[in-house]
Amino acid sequence: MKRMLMKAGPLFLALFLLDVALTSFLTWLYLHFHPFSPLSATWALALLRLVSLSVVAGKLLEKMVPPQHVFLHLMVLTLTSPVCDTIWFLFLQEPVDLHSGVAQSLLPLYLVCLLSGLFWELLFPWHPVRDNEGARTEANGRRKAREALGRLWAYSRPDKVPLSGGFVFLTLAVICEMFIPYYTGRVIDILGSQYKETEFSTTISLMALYSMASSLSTGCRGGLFTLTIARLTRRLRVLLFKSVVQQEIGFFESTRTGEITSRLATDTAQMSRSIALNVNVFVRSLVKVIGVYCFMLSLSWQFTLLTLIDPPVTVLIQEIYNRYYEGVVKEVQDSIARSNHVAGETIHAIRTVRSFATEQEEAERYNARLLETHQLKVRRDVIRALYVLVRRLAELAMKVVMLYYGQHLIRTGQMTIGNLVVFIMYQAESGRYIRNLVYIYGDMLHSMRAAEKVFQYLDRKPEVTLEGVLKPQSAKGSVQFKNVSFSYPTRPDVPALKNVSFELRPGKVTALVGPSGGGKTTCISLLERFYEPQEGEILLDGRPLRDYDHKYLHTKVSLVGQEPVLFARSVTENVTFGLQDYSMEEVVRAAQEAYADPFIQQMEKKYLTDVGEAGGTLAGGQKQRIAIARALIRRPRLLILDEASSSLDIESEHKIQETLSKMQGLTVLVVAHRLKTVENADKIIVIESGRVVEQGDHGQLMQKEGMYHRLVQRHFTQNGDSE
Ligand SMILES: Nc1ncnc2c1ncn2[C@@H]1O[C@H](COP(=O)(O)OP(=O)(O)OP(=O)(O)O)[C@@H](O)[C@H]1O
Repeated sequence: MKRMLMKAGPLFLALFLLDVALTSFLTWLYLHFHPFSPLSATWALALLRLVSLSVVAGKLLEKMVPPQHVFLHLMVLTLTSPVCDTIWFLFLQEPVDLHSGVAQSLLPLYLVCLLSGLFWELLFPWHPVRDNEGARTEANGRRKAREALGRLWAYSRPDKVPLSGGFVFLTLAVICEMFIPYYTGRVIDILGSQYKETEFSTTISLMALYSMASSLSTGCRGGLFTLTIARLTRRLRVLLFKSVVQQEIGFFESTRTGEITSRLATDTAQMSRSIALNVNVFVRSLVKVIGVYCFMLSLSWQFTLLTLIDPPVTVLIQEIYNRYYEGVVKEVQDSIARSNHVAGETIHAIRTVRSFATEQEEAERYNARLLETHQLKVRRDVIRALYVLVRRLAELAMKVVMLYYGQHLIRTGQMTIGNLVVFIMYQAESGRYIRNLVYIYGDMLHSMRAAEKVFQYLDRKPEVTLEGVLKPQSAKGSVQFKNVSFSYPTRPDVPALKNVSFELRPGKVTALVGPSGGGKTTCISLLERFYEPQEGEILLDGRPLRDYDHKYLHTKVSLVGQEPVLFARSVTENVTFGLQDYSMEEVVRAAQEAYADPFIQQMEKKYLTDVGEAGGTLAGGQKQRIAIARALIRRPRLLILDEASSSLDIESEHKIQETLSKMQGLTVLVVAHRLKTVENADKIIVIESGRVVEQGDHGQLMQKEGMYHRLVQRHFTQNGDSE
């Protein structure tokens, strides 16, 4: 502030002296020549001062105060006097007196402006460069919000009938509502003057009629808008969900689940609400403000002019409040999300928490988050309370001014008591609706930001497309990796596979082995088309994988992953996951092949037993067997087993291997740490640090005494006699 005073003080003083000189000179000119009436002269003087001071002050204070603030202050400095003179002249018929001492009366005005300028600088320091950037971002945001609103209208098109109906009822309700204060005033006047029975009953009947029509229309409007919101939300959610599940796996790795679900649940609801609710409140408030001012003008134009002081004050208070309130509300929401995240994380990892006995620490962590939320909520409530206080004080001040002027009009016979009551009622309403207009504009922009986020997901084109169409009658199951290089989207600089080439021959079992982190699972992810290699190609029966139809490919190529994921559904539903046509015989046969039938038969409801959340009621080996059955029921040509037997006992593994070896022409790709499984494979491919380092059968690779030989040696040393 000191810096500001040092810099702006002398310039402000210079401006004041210039204004005093200018005002004295112009007043002297007027008093000598009297070219027009005193009222016109005070306006001419004010406008001349405004123009000349704007030019000078604009240059002097360019880099210190925002230009709009300079102009606002100059308007106060120059126009206060003519506005007051005009009000006194129009309403109280007091003559305007332009005298030579006008220039001296500028000092208090300048002091007020200086103090208010310092106050604003203290609260919201201004930085010219940042402000320009901020304004550009803001303008950009507004443009985007308008575009989003246009798109949202397009999505609402299927609901145009209920939506238009809603707007018709909305307009009807508002118009009818506006007549109610008018008839209230009429009743007061009838009761206050000579009472006429018929006039009184007509007025009361009309008032009742308008009230009923307004209530009925309000009900219909609410119903139609709620219906539209519900339908639009559902439509948007389905579209968004469809788009999200089409995205490549890399998208889910770089985007948090919470973010996706929040867009699905919160943002879609908020954006559909914005169309029906915000536009509804916006239109209602706009019609109301226009209507109310028409009524007020018809009652007394002077009084209406007086009430025009209110809108700028209301808008200013509301704007300041919105800015602070929105910011803190967002902080509260983020803080609640963080608290929920802490609680969710702890509950999700309850076994780890229990085994490390960190219950108390977790509770404290949660408490710290809740405390932060609480403090933010207190801040939010204080802002709200201050706003209500200031708003009420402004309303009170306005009422006092109106009553003061109203009694003057009543005493001079220019207005009836009823009309004054009507006026005060309309004025209160106009304030409420102006506030709504300002609030809704902000809220609409805010909702459109939610819409923008949703549109981002809706418009996102998956990097791995699912547009292949190839569906040959029969597939042989031969696979070729040709010079494949790949790095994960989350770590683009670290290659996971480097120039990898190998072949899986139809009907043969191939094993991928190698040290941990070598790239085995990555090969499988590429075969499943979770990712697209950056270089090279993967061919199935001589055609690139991306040419195949998505559903077809995943029927012919079946994967049993390291940690099979089951759904909280019945055994049958888990086995037949994604299949439309199947018979119970097929389900049982697949379960038998996967050696799952014996334990399923022991369960209370057999194939109808619910396996619980993520298959939680089953043992690891049982889950793996159901997952193998899920792969086998599709009769695939290529079966990928990624550590799929890691939780199986020797007997189950043996039985499954036996079944697989009986399946004619089935190509099998196994990733296994148990070298017994690998030993019998027709071909073994050794991958280390993303490169194929050896290929051949067990005997050949043992003879070579290379990487595979070392792995086998290490394995037997570690496991002793157990294998
Ligand atoms: N989703 C991922 N995002 C980024 N990097 C990954 C991802 N998955 C694996 N990697 C990295 O890619 C490399 C190869 O990993 P990969 O899982 O293919 O090895 P692996 O041979 O299957 O290992 P393991 O036998 O332990 O399962 C490793 O360096 C690993 O850190």
